[in-house]
Amino acid sequence: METHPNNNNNLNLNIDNIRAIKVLGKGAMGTVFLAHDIDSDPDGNYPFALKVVEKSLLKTKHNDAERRARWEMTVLASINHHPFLPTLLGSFEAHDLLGWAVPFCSGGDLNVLRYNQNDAVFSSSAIKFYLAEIVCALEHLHSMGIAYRDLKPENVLVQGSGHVTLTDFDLSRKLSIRKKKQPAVGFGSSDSGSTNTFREFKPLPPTPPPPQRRNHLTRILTYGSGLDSGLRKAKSARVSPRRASFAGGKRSNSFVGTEEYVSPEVVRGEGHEFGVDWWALGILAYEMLYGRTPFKGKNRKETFRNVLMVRPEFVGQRTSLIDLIDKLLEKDPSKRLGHFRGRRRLKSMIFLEG
Ligand SMILES: Nc1ncnc2c1ncn2[C@@H]1O[C@H](COP(=O)(O)OP(=O)(O)OP(=O)(O)O)[C@@H](O)[C@H]1O
Repeated sequence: METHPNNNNNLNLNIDNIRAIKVLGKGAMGTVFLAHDIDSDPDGNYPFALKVVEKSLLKTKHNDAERRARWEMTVLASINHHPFLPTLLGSFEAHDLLGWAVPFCSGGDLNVLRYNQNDAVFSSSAIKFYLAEIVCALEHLHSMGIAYRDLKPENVLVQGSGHVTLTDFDLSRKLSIRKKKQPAVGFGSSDSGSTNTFREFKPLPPTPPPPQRRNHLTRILTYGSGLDSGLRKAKSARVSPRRASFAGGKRSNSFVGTEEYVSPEVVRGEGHEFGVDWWALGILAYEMLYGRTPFKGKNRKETFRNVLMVRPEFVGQRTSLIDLIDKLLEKDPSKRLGHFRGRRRLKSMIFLEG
């Protein structure tokens, strides 16, 4: 996508100037529009993806929903131009809505893309290409102290250029990586009982809610307008966050993620760290290779049992990719590929072997 020449990070968007072109998708938290700014871009040559959440709906969903939406914006605002992570182009807050703009990814997501392949699976070289880019994105988030915690094909968007962009940061979590005693902060600060301080994070400029009146976006969300393609995010029941005891510091004990992607340490409620993302990367790679996830059971209980007890089944000849997936799906997070210095090994397995 071409970026508007005047776009800087953290622009305050004027809600009255935004025009929605179509609905790109709907998630649990909000609606994502393809939109443009009629003032700076009257012809819509530089459209962007605009995520809009209705505050009233947030309140009915989950106590933490509004904080999660704001946390997502905070994370986006903190990402300083990375090729495989979204840049926050601007944000707004109205009395009823909260919204933010990120670059539009015209290639769909990895789940949709997979279904468009022969037999709904990718070639090994395509998988390695996507894994390499996702590893770069995860490494960057981890270097910021953020565990992503929601890696799955639906959250890997494809840019017009074919490169990936991770999306959906509301379940992500800031983990303290250096000072062990510092409590974890993030949307899940309720887990820690601490106040959010987002120290390394650039706080978003507060935007006073304008007086109550209906704007273009509110009208669309309330009455519909033919822009809605009826799209709703496919599959993947999310496991809702539930409280667990807080271990403090660098591990997070909240129980989050998407059933088939949840790691053994999360199922056990032992507390987890960045390794959950490497586990999820293994599941994602497995799904791209075989067209199914490795531990899916008849129900959640069976899935979790499989996650804890069952070794993944690898059909066919042992290849370097299968070896890589096997090492990512190591149940013990301290032995999992990607753990601490193992990250170099992970990268060399992906980058150097073709
Ligand atoms: N930058 C983008 N470019 C194109 N489409 C996008 C973009 N961001 C989001 N979408 C579309 O909107 C859908 C919903 O977005 P997103 O996952 O951010 O919403 P959500 O409400 O957080 O979802 P969830 O149910 O996972 O919480 C995505 O699956 C995707 O189809």
